[in-house]
Amino acid sequence: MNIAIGTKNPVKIQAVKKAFELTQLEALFTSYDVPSEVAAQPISDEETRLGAVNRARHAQRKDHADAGIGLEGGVKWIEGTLYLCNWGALVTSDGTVFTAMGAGLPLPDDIAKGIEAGSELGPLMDQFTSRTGIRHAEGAIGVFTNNLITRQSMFEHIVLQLVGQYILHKSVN
Ligand SMILES: O=P(O)(O)OP(=O)(O)OP(=O)(O)OC[C@H]1O[C@@H](n2cnc3c(O)ncnc32)[C@H](O)[C@@H]1O
Ligand SMILES: [Mg+2]
Repeated sequence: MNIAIGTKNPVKIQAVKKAFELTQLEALFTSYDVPSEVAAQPISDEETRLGAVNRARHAQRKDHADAGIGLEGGVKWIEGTLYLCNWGALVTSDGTVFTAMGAGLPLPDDIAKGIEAGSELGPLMDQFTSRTGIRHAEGAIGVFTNNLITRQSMFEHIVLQLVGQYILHKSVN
C-alpha cells in the first residue's frame, strides 16, 4: 500500500517506517510538508489532534495514497501543570479517520513559563539543554525520560495504534 506522511521531520518519518516494519503490511512511503492548520505550538489535546488529522488528510490527497498519516506534537495544561501531548491520525482514501494519542509527561516550570510567554517547545528545549535540534533528535520526551523513550519511539507507538485500528477495520469491513 502507498502511505503518504504529512511531514519532512526525519524523526516522524522514521517512526512511521519502523512501525510498519512490525506489521504484515507491504508499504511504500512518500512524505510531504503539509499544513497542520493549527498553531505552530498547539496547546490542547483537541488542537494537537486536529493538527494530526489535517496533516493526514493533506498528505493522503497529495498523491491519492491508500492512507495519509499525520503526527503532531503539542502541550496541554492539567491542573496548572503543562504536559507534553502527542497525537497521530491515519486517513484512508475513502475518508475513514483513525486517531491515537501518545506519551505525555509534565514539563518543568521554566518550559511552562516560556510556552505561556508565546514561545514554541522546540526552541525552549534547545535553550533548556544548551543544544540545537532536540525536536529532530530525542525530543522533549527523550530529555525528560533520560532517553528511555525517544520522540521516534513515542511516535512509533502512536503509529502502531493507528495501523492496528486500520488492520482491524479492514478485516471486518
Ligand atoms: O516538521 P514538523 O512535522 O512540523 O515537526 P515538528 O518537530 O515541528 O513537530 P510538531 O510541529 O508536531 O510540533 C509542534 C511544536 O512543538 C514542538 N515540539 C513538539 N514536541 C517536541 C519535542 O518532543 N521536543 C521538542 N520540541 C517539540 C515543535 O518544535 C513545534 O514547535
Ligand atoms: Mg512543526
